[in-house]
Amino acid sequence: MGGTWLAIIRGPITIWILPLSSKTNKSPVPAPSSDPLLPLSRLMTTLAERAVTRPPGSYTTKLLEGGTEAIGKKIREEAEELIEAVDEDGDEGRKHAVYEAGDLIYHTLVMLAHRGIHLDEVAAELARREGTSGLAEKAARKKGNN
Ligand SMILES: N=c1c2ncn([C@@H]3O[C@H](COP(=O)(O)OP(=O)(O)OP(=O)(O)O)[C@@H](O)[C@H]3O)c2ncn1[C@@H]1O[C@H](COP(=O)(O)O)[C@@H](O)[C@H]1O
Repeated sequence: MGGTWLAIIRGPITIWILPLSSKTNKSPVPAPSSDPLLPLSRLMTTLAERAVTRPPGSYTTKLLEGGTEAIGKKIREEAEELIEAVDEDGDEGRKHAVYEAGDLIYHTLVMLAHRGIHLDEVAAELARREGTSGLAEKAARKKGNN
C-alpha cells in the first residue's frame, strides 16, 4: 500500500482509512466504470479528508471554517436555486436543474463532513426506510405518540 494514508476512527465502530490526496481532488481510488453513483462516494471521501486536513485554497475548507451557519446558508441558497430551476422549460431548463442539484448535493455533503457523518451512514438510513411508505411511517409515528 503506497503513499500516505489517514485513519479516522469515530464512535465504536466506524473506521475510515483514506489515502491522503489533499493537493488534488483526483480520486484516491480509481472508479470502476460500472457504478454511475461512484463520483458521489469519491466526493464524500474528498470532503471527509478536507474536514481533517483543511488545505488552504480550498472552497470546502472555507465553508468548513464557517461552520454550520456558513454551510447552512449555502444549502438554503442552493435549495432555492434548485426549486426555481426545476420549473424552467426545455432541455436547457432541465440541465440547469441538474446543475443546481449538483450544487445542493455538494453543499449537503460538506455539511455531513462538517458533522463527521459519511454518506454510507445516510445510505444505510435510507436502506432501513426502503419499502416503507412515508405515509405509513408517519401514521405509525402518530400512533406511537398517543
Ligand atoms: N462539487 C463541488 C462543487 N460544487 C459546487 N461547488 C462550488 O460551490 C459554489 C456554489 O456557489 P454559488 O453557485 O453560489 O457560486 P458563488 O456565487 O461563486 O458562491 P459564493 O461565493 O456566494 O459562496 C461555487 O463556488 C462552486 O464552485 C463546488 N466546489 C467543489 N466541489 C468538489 O469538491 C472538491 C474539492 O473542492 P475544494 O475543497 O474547493 O478543493 C472539488 O474538486 C469538487 O470535486
